Amino acid sequence: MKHFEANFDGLVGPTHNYAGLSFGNVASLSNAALTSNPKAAAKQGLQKAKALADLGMVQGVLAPQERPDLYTLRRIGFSGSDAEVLQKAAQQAPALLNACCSASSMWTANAATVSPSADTRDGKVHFTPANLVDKLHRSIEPITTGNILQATFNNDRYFKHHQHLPEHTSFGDEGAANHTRLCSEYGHAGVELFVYGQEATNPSAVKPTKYPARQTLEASQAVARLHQLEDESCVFMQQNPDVIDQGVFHNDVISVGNQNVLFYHEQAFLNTEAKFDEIRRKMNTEMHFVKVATSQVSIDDAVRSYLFNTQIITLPSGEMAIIAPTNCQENPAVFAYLNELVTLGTPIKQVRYYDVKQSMQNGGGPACLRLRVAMNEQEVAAVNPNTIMNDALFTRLNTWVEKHYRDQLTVSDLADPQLIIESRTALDELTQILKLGSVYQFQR
Ligand SMILES: N=C(N)NCCC[C@H](NC(=O)CCC(=O)O)C(=O)O
Repeated sequence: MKHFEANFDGLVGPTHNYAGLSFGNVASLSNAALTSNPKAAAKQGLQKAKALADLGMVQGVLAPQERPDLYTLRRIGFSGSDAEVLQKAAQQAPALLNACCSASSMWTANAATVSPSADTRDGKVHFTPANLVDKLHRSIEPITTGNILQATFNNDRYFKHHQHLPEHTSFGDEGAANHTRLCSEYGHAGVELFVYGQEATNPSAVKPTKYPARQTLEASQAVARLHQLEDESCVFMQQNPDVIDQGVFHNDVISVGNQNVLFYHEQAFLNTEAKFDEIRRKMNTEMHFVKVATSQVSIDDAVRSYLFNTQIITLPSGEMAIIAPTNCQENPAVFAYLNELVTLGTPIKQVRYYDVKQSMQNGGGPACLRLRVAMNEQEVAAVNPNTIMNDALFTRLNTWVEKHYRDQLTVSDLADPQLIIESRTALDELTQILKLGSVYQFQR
């Protein structure tokens, strides 16, 4: 049977804005208060997704979330009509209003952790939405994320959906951003590499001192248990706390894997050699560890350019390509490195650049914008077909964006009562386009 690695990209929501909400994420903080362009952001994302579909990849889309999140604002005591809730929150607690308006669900690498059927004991594809407890604005995502995943992968015979982990920092979980599956072929059993930032229940374990470690070992282990993975097919590896303190807030900002390739910065991990030996032992195929040295690319350049937040994909020809943000072309050290990389005799033979700057300015590169789901052809056929990218869906979604999205949004616009009306109108229409049913609270 054929097998694929599908990418499901998050559609950028109508409230995409720069409010500087993510402490530890350098781009989010340094671009706080810029004026955003939600329409351009959504179109950039669609272009990237369509480009991958045109390369012959299985490409889907995941719906964004309803924002402003008036349910959370009401839950914390703001009352009255929608307009009154927004106005009171803007006056009394603007930071909380901002947290309820982020379009952060676009970064679907943080939507969930996914284990393909080849790895799981019951032979189903398992999904656990990430609880994202480290950031207030992201902690309000998992319930709706679960609804959207269930409406997209809506067949119990092939797909198993779990509840997100308990909402406590001991179980801080950021989903696939800290999870890489290594394998020979997508349909063969692989090794699932879980990268965590700290051990929550071991007070003497090393951890970052400046910025938070968003993923805990305890969360990664819980996901591996839920997904019915064998110990022999899991590796748990700690991220280097020093690089978290330099702005590497997720592992996918410092390493990325595909099949038997792990592309990583030499400072990415702790205990690197011993852990790589464990990976080699657990894999039944040769591994290519493609190391980037600090002398080639500094951590600062990696964080600015998102060299490692690239997607490595296997094209239908069997060749691997890197999908990079145009920011990598603009950074001389990184551009020189990528030009050299394709000549080094590794499986990576091409680099393709896409402009996703609207997302990059909030710290989200090409790899943040997608959730990987490896599936065989029966499983692909069981996915909600209306979410799969093709010429017709691309045209329809661009028209939908053109109709509903603003081309400018500032933080002071977030209290505009018209914005929630626009957002709900857009999302209601989107659920009809993607045939998702009622996934949003305002539809229930
Ligand atoms: N690396 C991966 N997989 N994802 C990137 C997520 C970026 C996101 N930015 C934000 O949430 C910024 C929102 C704002 O500031 O308004 C975050 O920090 O969680």
